[in-house]
Amino acid sequence: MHSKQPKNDWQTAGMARRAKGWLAGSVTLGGMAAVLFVLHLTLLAGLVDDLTFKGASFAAEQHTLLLLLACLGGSLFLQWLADMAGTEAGLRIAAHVRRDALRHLFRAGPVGCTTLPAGRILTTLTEGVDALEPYFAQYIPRAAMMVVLPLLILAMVFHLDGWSFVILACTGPLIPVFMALVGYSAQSIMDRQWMQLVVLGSSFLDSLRGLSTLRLLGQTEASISRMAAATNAHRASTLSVMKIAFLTSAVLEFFSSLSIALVAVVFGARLLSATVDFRSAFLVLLLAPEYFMPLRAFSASYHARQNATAAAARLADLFALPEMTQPESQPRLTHTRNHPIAHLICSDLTAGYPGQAPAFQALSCTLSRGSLTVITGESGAGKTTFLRLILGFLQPSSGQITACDTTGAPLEVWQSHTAWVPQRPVMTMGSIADTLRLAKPNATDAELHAAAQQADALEFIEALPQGFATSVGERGACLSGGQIKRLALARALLSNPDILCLDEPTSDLDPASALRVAHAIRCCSANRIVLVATHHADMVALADQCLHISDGHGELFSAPQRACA
Ligand SMILES: Nc1ncnc2c1ncn2[C@@H]1O[C@H](COP(=O)(O)OP(=O)(O)OP(=O)(O)O)[C@@H](O)[C@H]1O
Repeated sequence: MHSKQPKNDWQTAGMARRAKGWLAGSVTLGGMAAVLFVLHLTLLAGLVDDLTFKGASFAAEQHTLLLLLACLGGSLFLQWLADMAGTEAGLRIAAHVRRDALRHLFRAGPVGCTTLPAGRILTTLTEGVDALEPYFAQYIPRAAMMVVLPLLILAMVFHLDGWSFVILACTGPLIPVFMALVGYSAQSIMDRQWMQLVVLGSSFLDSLRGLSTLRLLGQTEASISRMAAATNAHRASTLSVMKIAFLTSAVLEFFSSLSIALVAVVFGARLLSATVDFRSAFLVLLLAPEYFMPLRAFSASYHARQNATAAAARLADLFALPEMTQPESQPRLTHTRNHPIAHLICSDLTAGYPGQAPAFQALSCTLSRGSLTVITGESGAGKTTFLRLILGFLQPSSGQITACDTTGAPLEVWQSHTAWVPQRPVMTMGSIADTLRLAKPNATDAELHAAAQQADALEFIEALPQGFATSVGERGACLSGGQIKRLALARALLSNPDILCLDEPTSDLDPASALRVAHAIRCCSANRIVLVATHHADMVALADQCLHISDGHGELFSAPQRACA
């Protein structure tokens, strides 16, 4: 029950490996663009010198001019390609990380995911992954360019003039040193800003989910005040980050302007005393701002590195969620329907949650096709935990579950033939048909009708103004509790599962609706194994057998009315 990814794979270096070709392309193209740019400056210095001081005619310099324009055009074009490759790398890495994170969340399943707040998972997958994009698209190529271009220019200046070389070589390294110092102190502010963003996201999510509860409890004003406080805290820390960013660029501007001015003054004095030629002086003055340009660009994207580091730490938390489900979910309904699941044999099952005593121990029972089994027990006895084992959302700490087909042969792949109706079924935005087709995307209209009929949902669906095309609203807002439960049952039945698990399908329903749902469940247990966790007496009365869980032990009774009522 651990992540298969190496631990450092969710550090930025590990992620970079996923688009290393594009990153290498961006850096190489950027380097070539820099070389062409320096070449164009060299040609420009020579051209101006020849035309101004050497008396050369414009016609004689035509070739140099064309070459200069070609170098400039080539440099701009290569830089554009480098930016495109960097952006592609950033987008690809973000897409890879988002996909892998979702896969990991599916492997962690509903049980593993409960250890991280939903708002935090959401913020990590949205803002967190978005923060990776500028890091790979801008920061990495600029960091590489910060080494390549200044070294190239330094080598040229060394060749042209010793004094200028000394000035640039002394002031240049001050910038990365200063950046490292600023970065060190800024990281804690960035972390704080990230945490405040998570708090803000979680508060929004909680308020939206609990809108009616907050209103009923008269807490709307208090909730608005809490949101305002969280927004203010986030605003204040964002401003602190901005202050650091402005301070950094101001200091960089100061250092670079100072050293360019120094170079200019030194050259000016030596030009006056005729101890240096114009071509070299002009070229060094053209090169000096370019020497600082990559350092400035690097500093402008430095906050991208800090954002990405903070996001990588949050992603590492997400990837550290324990894997509770089967390593790979099997494709649904792949085995031949000639031999459906006939028996589910649970032998000595012990299960629970990390850091807690087992919910139950050594639970054994056999569940057969065509039977409706209710799981009863006090609240917290372990009914849902048992269903989670059957569904593969949780692995038993000992014991095993074996599925056999009608010939008595054990089946390797069987959990993909299960369907589940949770305590609070989730309806997605879209029509009733859309939400039903989640279970079987290519289901025909006739299949939708049949499933709805089986779940006793057809009557109310057809009574709606637009029938199956009616929009259910987010989380089934336009439907009653009983209608949502029957729709969720219809959705589960659409995939024609061999095993159907239902968790409290009649809870929160009025007696008439609860009875209708219970009868619908009874009717669909004819050719499958149906398991229902319930406290509802009518549901128990309709069952063939009852698995009663109490004090960590489970016992199967075949006369539910007497044993469990
Ligand atoms: N995700 C979880 N993480 C940690 N502990 C959990 C988790 N889910 C349930 N538990 C604990 O496991 C025990 C069994 O819970 P379970 O949900 O299986 O009970 P239940 O019989 O279905 O209860 P109810 O009838 O109230 O739904 C309880 O003590 C519960 O607190």
